[in-house]
Order: sequence, then structure tokens, then C-alpha cells
Amino acid sequence: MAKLKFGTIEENVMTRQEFPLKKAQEVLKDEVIAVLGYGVQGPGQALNLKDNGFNVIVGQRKGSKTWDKAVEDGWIPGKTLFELEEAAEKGTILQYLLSDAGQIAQWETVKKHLTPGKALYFSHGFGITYSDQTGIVPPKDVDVILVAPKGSGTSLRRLFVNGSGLNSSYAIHQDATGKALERCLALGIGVGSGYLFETNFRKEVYSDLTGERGSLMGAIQGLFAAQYDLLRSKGHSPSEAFNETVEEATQSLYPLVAENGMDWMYANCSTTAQRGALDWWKKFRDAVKPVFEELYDSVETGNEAKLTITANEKEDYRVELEKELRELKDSEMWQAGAAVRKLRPENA
Ligand SMILES: NC(=O)C1=CN([C@@H]2O[C@H](COP(=O)(O)OP(=O)(O)OC[C@H]3O[C@@H](n4cnc5c(N)ncnc54)[C@H](O)[C@@H]3O)[C@@H](O)[C@H]2O)C=CC1
Ligand SMILES: CC(=O)[C@](C)(O)C(=O)O
Ligand SMILES: [Mg+2]
Ligand SMILES: [Mg+2]
Repeated sequence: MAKLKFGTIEENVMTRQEFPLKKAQEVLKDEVIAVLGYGVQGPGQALNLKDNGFNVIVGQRKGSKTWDKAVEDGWIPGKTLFELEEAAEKGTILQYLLSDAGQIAQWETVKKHLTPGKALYFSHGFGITYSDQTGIVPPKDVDVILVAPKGSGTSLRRLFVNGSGLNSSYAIHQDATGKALERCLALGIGVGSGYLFETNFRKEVYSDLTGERGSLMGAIQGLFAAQYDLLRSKGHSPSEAFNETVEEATQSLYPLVAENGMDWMYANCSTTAQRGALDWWKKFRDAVKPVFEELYDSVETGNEAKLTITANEKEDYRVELEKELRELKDSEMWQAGAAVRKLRPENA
């Protein structure tokens, strides 16, 4: 494995150069990969694997919206698309890509088909790490592996189609066959990962839950909302507040950060902006640090898992979720955003 320096620390990572697609195809040539679930990760991973030449079937509830989506995507009922249980029976590698709550609900069904030598694959450390809450304890004679793409399944597919890739972490929880690692890495390459970095199930879920509640999703909305509301309360127009809070970030400045780092983005702004940003960033860091401490604690104690499981178990969960998403969508900030997006030259 390649040893690469990240900051001041050296890590073992797996790259496509070291584990080429040809090798992945060789490792998995006799396997039937059953992708169980066709929500967000399911389509991304299943289609990438198929296009990379692997033997893939999809398992999904018949009569569901996502069954129809699978058909639209070219999966053929009775040939490459089956009910969950039938796919679990046929697969030698079961990619468990139901929602984390769905994984709990279907566990007894899936477990029945985890016969010796099969592999159970996750894209999240949730089910295994919080097994006291999920009841997910795999039989000892199967491999239990993880490849967790660090981003949406939608991006996993888009980047693959563009010839790029999304980085993923990988982990081995159980090696029953002696081949868990090569199976895991081959799947990681097969689903279209950029590079793969090692983790364990616990670290994956702790960092993932922190990241999505924090700077990736929760904190960023909180930060945007705080600044937008402040500007509006001081008499700035929605156009001004939205452009100065979100549009400039996503359209102009974040792409520069992605390309070459924060200092590079700063260097491409005025010296006035640089002076101010350098003066203020530590104050913001210190202000949110206690919230991050509280968040990590809530993840570590299993409280976040409990909240998620309890919420997801409710009959009307999807309806409630949509209501909350609509509340975001209908807020003045994101309504202003919709208007601003419409005015982008490419949309006009
Ligand atoms: N959404 C994403 O892009 C990412 C998801 N993950 C992980 O990947 C896994 C799958 O996540 P998503 O694709 O977001 O899932 P999702 O919420 O889109 O649901 C996936 C599928 O589960 C099925 N399902 C839900 N409850 C069920 C039940 N009780 N019985 C039968 N089927 C049921 C749905 O029909 C759907 O096809 C999770 O472990 C998640 O944490 C990891 C990285 C990113
Ligand atoms: C996209 C991703 O990796 C998340 C945010 O952790 C998730 O969807 O769970
Ligand atoms: Mg994630
Ligand atoms: Mg996540």
C-alpha cells in the first residue's frame, strides 16, 4: 500500500494505480454482488459497478418508487432486479444499502441468507457500531467489510461518469475467508472511489455523523442562516444578503478552495478581505468549538443513533421529513436562492 504524507502524518492508502480495475475484476470474477436498496447510494454504486464490468444484481421492494427507478435505470426484473430476499439469496456479496433504519427492519431476512463464505458490505459503520441498538450482529463465518464513499451517491455517479472519483474509507470488521481485505478493496475500486483510506467501523460512523451534522450540512446551514438574517435585519436586500452569504461562496470561492486550498482562495481575494478573514477566523472557530464538543459527545454516547432510529421508526417519518425540508426551501434565504439561480446566465 502506498505510504503518503497527509500534513505531518503518514498514512497507508490504496490508489487506483496500486489496485487497478483489472485486478479488482479478477478478485471478484466469481462473485455475484447484490446491491440491497436503491435509494441514493444504491444507484450510484450499482451502476458504477455494472459499468466497471462486475456481475451485479439489485434487490428492492417491489411496488416501491425506487423499484420503478431501478427499472428506468435498466435493471431487468427477474434477471438483474429482484425482491430484497431473493437478491440476498442469490448474492455472494451483499451490499447492505438500505437506509440505516431499513437495515434494522430487514436484518432477520438478510441474516438468513448470510451463509458461510459470503460477505456483508456496508457503506456506514452505523449498524455494527451501535449493534446494541440495531441488533445487527453478523454470523462469524462471513466477511464483514465497509466502503464508505465520502459524499452523496449522486456525486459518486456523476464523478464516475466524468471520469473522476469520490474518495472512500474502507474497513474490515470480520475476516472469515482470509480474503476480506482484497474483496473490500476490489469493491472500493469497483464502485468508483478516488483513493481509499483505512478506518474502522467505529471511527467511520463517529466522523461521518459529526461531519454531516457539522461543517458539511448542519453547521453550514446554521452559519449561512445567521449571516443572512443579520444582513436582512440591517436593511440589506435579499439579493445582497444571498449573494454575500451563499452564491459567492459556492460559485466563486469554494471552487478555489477545492482547487488549491484556503490560502489560495484568500490570495485571490483583496488584501482588505484577506486582512479581515485572517483576523476573524479564529474567533469563529472558538465560538463553535463547544458546539462541536457537544456534537461529538452525542455521537459517541450513541445518542445521535438513538435519535435517528426513533425518528425513522415513525410511520409518518418521510412525510415529516419532507415538511422540514420544505420549511428550509420556503425560507426567505432559499427562496432568494432559487431566484438567484434562475438568473445565472446559463439558466436564463
Ligand atoms: N445518501 C448517501 O449518499 C450516503 C449514504 N451512506 C450510507 O449508505 C446507506 C444507504 O443510504 P441511502 O442510500 O441514503 O439510503 P436511502 O434512505 O436512500 O434508502 C435506501 C433504500 O432503503 C429502502 N428501505 C428503507 N427502509 C426500508 C425497509 N424498512 N424495508 C425495505 N427497504 C427499505 C428504500 O426503499 C431505499 O431503496 C446508509 O448506511 C447510509 O448511511 C453513506 C454515504 C453517503
Ligand atoms: C453524503 C454523506 O456522506 C453523508 C452526508 O454522510 C450521508 O448522506 O449520510
Ligand atoms: Mg458521509
Ligand atoms: Mg452519513
